[in-house]
Amino acid sequence: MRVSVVQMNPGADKAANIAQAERLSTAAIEADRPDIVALPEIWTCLGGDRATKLAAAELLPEPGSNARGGEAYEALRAMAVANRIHVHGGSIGERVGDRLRNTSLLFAPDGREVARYSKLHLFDITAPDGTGYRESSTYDAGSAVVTARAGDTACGLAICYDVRFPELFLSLRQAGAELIFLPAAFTLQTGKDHWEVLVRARAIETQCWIAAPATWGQHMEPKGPRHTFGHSLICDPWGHVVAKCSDGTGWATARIDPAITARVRADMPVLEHRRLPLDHRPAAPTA
Ligand SMILES: O=C(O)CNC(=O)[C@H](CS)NC(=O)CCC(=O)C(=O)O
Repeated sequence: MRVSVVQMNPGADKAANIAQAERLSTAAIEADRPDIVALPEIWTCLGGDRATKLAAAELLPEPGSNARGGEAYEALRAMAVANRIHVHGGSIGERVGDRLRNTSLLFAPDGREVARYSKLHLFDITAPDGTGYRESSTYDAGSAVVTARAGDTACGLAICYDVRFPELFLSLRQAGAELIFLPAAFTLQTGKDHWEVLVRARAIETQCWIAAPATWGQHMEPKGPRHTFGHSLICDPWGHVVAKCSDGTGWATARIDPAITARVRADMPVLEHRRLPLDHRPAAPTA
């Protein structure tokens, strides 16, 4: 199975972002014939003020209802059907009342939505250059760990800042995941030091493939430009980077080979070697 990760430079104009996603995905599909195309985090609207983000967000159809969704939802579904491939739609703003969730969607080649995951860990931090981020002022966190099947491949879902929480990735592996999607809009400041190290670490310790499509470049925000790191990549279960995007928009493709997954897991059975439960809390040292 072949997976393409698409690297985008979205702005605040949702229609232009959808056109960009369609153009880059079509180019990737024509060049590399992937079975799955994956987009970055919040590719529908990066930058812009809160009202713009709210306006770009979409009400999602009831799961399993087959009702029509918003423009981005239907564009992703159409991309899957037209090309008879799976489409992992990175993430989009999901409207829930006057709040948002940062939500991933996976579509099957027949256009059925087969997975929906809302980002668990919200980016409320101060970057090394002093820039503050407060994702929780706009978004609510999800509450569920999500896996789904894409053809023969068991997939796990995570988003961006989630990459810093290994217990999520371990629970995806324990639920059977072989390939984990990690759409991102990593900041330039944190990305240059942490992005590739974190993605490779999660691949190595879970022995999963990780497909990590990211936004790249400058995005205009009300307080000034924001830069995201790009470097979209695909890791194999040994932690090798097997495909990677350069600067600019584009895509990268890799073949997901289940024989590699099986060999890595058989030769180094770390899951069987685990001694501590995921929620292990040791006692503090006493004097
Ligand atoms: O806010 C939006 O519209 C789209 N969402 C994002 O850009 C999110 C939340 S601000 N970005 C991250 O999680 C970056 C994580 C990161 O860079 C790190 O972990 O170092």
